[in-house]
Amino acid sequence: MNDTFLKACRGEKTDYTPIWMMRQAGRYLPEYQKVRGNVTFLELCKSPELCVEVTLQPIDILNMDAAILFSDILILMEAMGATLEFHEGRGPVFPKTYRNRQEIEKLILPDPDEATGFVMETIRLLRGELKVPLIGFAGAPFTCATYLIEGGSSKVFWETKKMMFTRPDDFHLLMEKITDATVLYLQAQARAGAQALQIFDSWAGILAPCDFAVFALPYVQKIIQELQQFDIPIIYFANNGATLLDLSVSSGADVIGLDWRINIGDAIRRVGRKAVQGNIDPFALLLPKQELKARIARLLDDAKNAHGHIFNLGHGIHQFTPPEQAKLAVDLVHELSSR
Ligand SMILES: Cc1c2[nH]c(c1CCC(=O)O)Cc1[nH]c(c(CCC(=O)O)c1C)Cc1[nH]c(c(CCC(=O)O)c1C)Cc1[nH]c(c(C)c1CCC(=O)O)C2
Repeated sequence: MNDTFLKACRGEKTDYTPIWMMRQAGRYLPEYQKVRGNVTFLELCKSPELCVEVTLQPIDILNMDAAILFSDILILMEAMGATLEFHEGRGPVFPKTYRNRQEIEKLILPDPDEATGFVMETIRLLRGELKVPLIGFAGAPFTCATYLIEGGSSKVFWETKKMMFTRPDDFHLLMEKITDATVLYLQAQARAGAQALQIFDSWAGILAPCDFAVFALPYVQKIIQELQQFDIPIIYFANNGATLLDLSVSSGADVIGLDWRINIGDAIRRVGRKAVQGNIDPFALLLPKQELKARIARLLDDAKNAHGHIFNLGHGIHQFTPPEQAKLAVDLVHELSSR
């Protein structure tokens, strides 16, 4: 059993710096494309055997130090009663949006073992196969809310901010509902065998710190509080979150995920005695070997005073990344950090 990742999460000394990559199971791997060729994305998410297969791919092919459950943050929104579709080339779509009290009140609090039993089954099956730790996950309530309010991905988040600023009570009700469902969902993942849990806040960075503190952070804090009983590391990743770093530290997470826009050494000085995860620019994987090596060496050096460092990308791996380059990065991190 390789528990290097879990040790780094707890701030313990490790023989080398562990690495995994956000969205490490996915379209950049021909092996994933092959599985995905026969089913839709949602069918894939609901087939435990196939989820196990694609979760294991980056571990076997790229030698990652942690596995992340194959699923999607929006699966829970569907379980709450929202209609979820994935459109080729456009990403997630919610044809029915949640913008007023009447609509929000229709969302249900699902029993995670019933409504998302396929996720829990995937976790149980994976634990029988894996020799590295398994990370479970959910979206942060703010990020999930943007999808329900906008009806999919957005660039300006007009409807989200309109609701926040003109009908804050409705907005808070939606956040409470997602938070309650997320607590049960992550607790069920921990019971099924997840050894760490990551909360993805992909859109937190669109908020001013004062609004993040009121409309997003308290719900992340609530979720993390309700997970303390399981005694497993919690990772909070606020994308584009450099300006929210001090607030993110107060989330209560054990590990702070960093996007690439901040120098990791500066971030480490600000987070104090907490582990950090990150943070090479996903596109830097395209660098020629010597330059990639130099950049990884510099990042490892900048992170040398961390109270635990898990190497990762600053956001998900891009679908057109050559797998050989991802493999090169994994090998370089292992080689350059060996102590
Ligand atoms: C915002 C968000 C979503 N999903 C997720 C986030 C947070 C992380 C982030 O900011 O990227 C999280 C996610 N989505 C997926 C995983 C699997 C585990 C992993 O390997 O990290 C995880 C952890 C699979 C996926 N989720 C999706 C795919 C591609 C689906 C396909 O095979 O066509 C995968 C492998 C689809 C998805 N799902 C989502 C979007 C916006 C899209 C479309 C964009 C895209 O195509 O990359 C919602």
